[in-house]
This record gives sequence, structure tokens and C-alpha cells, in this order.
Amino acid sequence: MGRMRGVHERPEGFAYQPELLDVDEEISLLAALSAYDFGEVRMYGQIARRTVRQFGFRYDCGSFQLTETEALPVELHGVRERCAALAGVPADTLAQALVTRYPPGSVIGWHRDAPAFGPTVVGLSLGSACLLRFQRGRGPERRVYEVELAPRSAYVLAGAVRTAWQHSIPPVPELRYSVTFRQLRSG
Ligand SMILES: O=C(O)CCC(=O)C(=O)O
Ligand SMILES: [Fe+2]
Repeated sequence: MGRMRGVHERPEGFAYQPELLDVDEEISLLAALSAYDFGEVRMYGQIARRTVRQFGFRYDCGSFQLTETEALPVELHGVRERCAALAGVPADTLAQALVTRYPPGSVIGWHRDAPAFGPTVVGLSLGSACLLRFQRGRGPERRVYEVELAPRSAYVLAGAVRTAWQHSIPPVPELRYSVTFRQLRSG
């Protein structure tokens, strides 16, 4: 748990799956992703170093609205099937795919995923390994957890880890890509 302060607790609703893809699949997927056009992420007026590409639906973090956008490209169809199977949800409920490109040293700060999205988030890691950190509560009540996300691994955020915990990724050592799939909140 390195430098994280607090009481160590594995968050309910977190699942981790190494080797969702094999090495050859990762190589061909990285070749496809690296050819995408990525756009900037602006959070509270700050431009992040990581960049993103959204498929299915585009989330606007200013208006908190989702609007339909270009369909999931064919190279991500099989990945979505496997991520859906891991999470135990139908693949077609994973209506949004967010591809994030993390240059060396880039991060994602503490957050919960937007409530505009449904209860299950599934992520796939490619390229550099990184840490995924979790926190809940403050002061003596603070609970923390940390896992290494290996390349080709996938993880699920559902239940309490989705709603009650925050997560973040400290500086990635090398170039990393993630593909995260989200559901639309129903009703
Ligand atoms: O890159 C990742 O695996 C996680 C990114 C994340 O937390 C997010 O996009 O909400
Ligand atoms: Fe997130």
C-alpha cells in the first residue's frame, strides 16, 4: 500500500482480471488506438495531460449531458464482449466507450464516475502498468486500497466502489491506454 494513509480495505464491487487480452491482441489493438484522433480533457478550466476519444455517447462534463456520437469501431467489438462477460452485463448495455491516452507522467485525479452513467464501469489497460487507487471517508475514517493494473488486464467498478469510493491513477511510468465502458443510467 506504499504511501497511502488510512485503513486498508478492499472495496466491495471491485473485480480485477489479468490477461483479458493476449500479447498479440494487445499489439494489434494498440496499433489501432494509436492512430485515433484524441481530444483534450478540460476539468474546471484546467487542461489535463491525458487525452480522450469517446464512442457511442459523448459526455460533456460542463453540462453533465450525454449525446449520441459515432458508433463503436469494429476493433473494439470483441473487447466490449469480453468486458461485458467479466462484469456480468449484456454487451449492448455498455453504450459508451472512452479511450484514454496517458503520456508518461500523466494522471487522473480523485473522482467518482459521473452519475449520468449506469451502475457498472469496466476498464481495460494497455501499454504501461499503473496503479489504481481507491479512497473513502476522511480522517480516522479514511479507507484506502491500491492495485497494480497490468497491461492487458481489466477491472470492474460496480456496487460501493462505483458509488461510495473515489479512484485515481498516479503518474503512469510509460505510455498507457485504457478503454473504459459505461452504461447509460436508466430512468
Ligand atoms: O484509465 C483508467 O483505467 C481509469 C480512468 C477513469 O477512472 C475514468 O475515465 O473515469
Ligand atoms: Fe473513473
